[in-house]
Amino acid sequence: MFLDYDGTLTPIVKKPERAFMSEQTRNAVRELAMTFSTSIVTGRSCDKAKGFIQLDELHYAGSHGQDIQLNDGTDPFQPNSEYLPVIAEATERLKEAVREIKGASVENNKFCVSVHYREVRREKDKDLLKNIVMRTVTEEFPDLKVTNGKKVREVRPGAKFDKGDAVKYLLQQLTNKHSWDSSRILPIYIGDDKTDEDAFKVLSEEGGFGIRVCKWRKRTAAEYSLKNPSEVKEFLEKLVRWRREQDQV
Ligand SMILES: O=P(O)(O)OC[C@H]1O[C@H](O[C@H]2O[C@H](CO)[C@@H](O)[C@H](O)[C@H]2O)[C@H](O)[C@@H](O)[C@@H]1O
Repeated sequence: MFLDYDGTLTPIVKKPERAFMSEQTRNAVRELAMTFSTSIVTGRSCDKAKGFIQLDELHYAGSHGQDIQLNDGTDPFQPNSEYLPVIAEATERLKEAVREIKGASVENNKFCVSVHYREVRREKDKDLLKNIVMRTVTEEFPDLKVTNGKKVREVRPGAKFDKGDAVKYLLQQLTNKHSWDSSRILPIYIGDDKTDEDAFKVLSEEGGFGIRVCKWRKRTAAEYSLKNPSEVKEFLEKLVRWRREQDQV
């Protein structure tokens, strides 16, 4: 199982630092991880995701998959580690560049930077922020790129490594480690945002399926949908119940 965090396990809230997961969802994810191998694939840094989720049973792929930490304590896989200094520099530069925009905030996620505008009220300030981010990255940090999320601009390494690549890597590592028969694996990925689409595409190629969390129909590579994090929690609980019933047969 592969699970995104924000908007999937927790509802979207105004302040990123307050995206806490409910105790019920934590229990559901704990039970899930005891039943199926479970990984979190998130835009947050691994440290932040672990801080919110607080479950050691999980594997974590933070910073949009660029920091992969298995639950066995082996060294993390960080394919874009050479970008760390430039990301740190870009974080400081972007903080300075959007300082005057009321409601803007900049979040360092180790291998990427999120520039948030959810709390920016005026449309012209939102446009200003988007332009500043694009201009700063293009002119001052040509090795980085900008992608869009939910009321956020994500500044990431230019080299390609996305959530889809992270899912491929995790599937390969876990299959080898547990000597799984790959024809008997059914990978499932649940996510709510554009960056999750890279993972949905990989899931189809790998014989699994994606579930997009969205209130209304969206153009997506996912085969199925759930309406909100509360439906996600129910789905995870049902999956665990189903597996346990199968084991009793
Ligand atoms: O891959 P994810 O786990 O979905 O992370 C994507 C980004 O999520 C967070 O931002 C989003 O959620 C915030 C809290 O609900 C919300 O305030 C913000 O507007 C959303 O864009 C997180 O703060 C980012 O760093 C992640 O990249």
